[in-house]
Amino acid sequence: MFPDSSTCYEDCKATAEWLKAQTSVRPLVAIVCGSGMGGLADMLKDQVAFNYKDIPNFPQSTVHGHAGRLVFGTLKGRPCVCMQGRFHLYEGYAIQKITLPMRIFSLMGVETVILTNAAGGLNQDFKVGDIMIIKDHVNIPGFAGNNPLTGPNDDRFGVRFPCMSDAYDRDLQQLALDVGQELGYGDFLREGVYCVLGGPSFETIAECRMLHKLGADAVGMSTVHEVIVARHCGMRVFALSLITNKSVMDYDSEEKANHEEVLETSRLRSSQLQKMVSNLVNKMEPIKHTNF
Ligand SMILES: O=P(O)(O)O[C@H]1O[C@H](CO)[C@@H](O)[C@H]1O
Ligand code: HPA
Repeated sequence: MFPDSSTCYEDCKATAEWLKAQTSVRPLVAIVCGSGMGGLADMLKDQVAFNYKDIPNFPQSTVHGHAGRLVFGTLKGRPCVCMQGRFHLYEGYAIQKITLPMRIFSLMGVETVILTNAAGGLNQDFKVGDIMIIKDHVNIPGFAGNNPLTGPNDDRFGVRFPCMSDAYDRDLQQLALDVGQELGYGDFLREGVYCVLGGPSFETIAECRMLHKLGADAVGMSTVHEVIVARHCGMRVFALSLITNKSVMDYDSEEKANHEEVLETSRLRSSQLQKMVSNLVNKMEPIKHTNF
């Protein structure tokens, strides 16, 4: 029913080992850049970068605004890896393939994943340019059985039935709100629920109205699959949406969603996004490990 590709532990391990042999950076934080947000990688110091095409087992970026480079370096002294380009269901990859980087990062020792995305604003109070801290998600492809954990469970990654009610780390959400306030971003800082669809067609008016009624504040075509796999591996997750366009909810509206507007809004907010992510990384507490 869906493209088939189980991600085998040995393949992920081989890629993690290959990357570890190419760079001495041992990232604790992974940052995934949303559409047009590749500039987040420019914040890293002492960069070592790889094109996806040169990394064993890695998919290729096919979408404008996703460069297709994995960048290692330090941010505020913390070792990080940044995905300059993510993978989406509509590119034709199996859902297990688009989330493969999460498993590779986990095997490399990453503890915290920061995901960013561009999204349409369903919440009528939201404006273009708002930054929404994601507190929860609605996984529409998951309702139809397209979940990245479908298939045999490998216990070396995580448990068969992972909990998702704590998917988005509450302390990091609060820290991001504090950081945003300190930076003077209060006027465009929001919290809300992100809904993922398969894309690539943008939503109809009826679909936007339905998603809003279902409790979603923003809609996009990414992130949730990565969050599920990252949580399955036990990594801590923080995610934000940049509201790049207002979802069309009204039959009298002349507005039409388009990727150019998405990329342009991302470009206009790139410096604030960079400041927010770098201050968050600077201030986040390392994960406390309990040794029994
Ligand atoms: O979620 P990111 O990767 O930011 O991209 C968003 O922007 C594209 C649509 O313009 C879609 O791919 C949507 O998911
Ligand atoms: N819908 C879906 N994905 C998106 C949108 C949208 O309006 N904007 C940016 N990514």
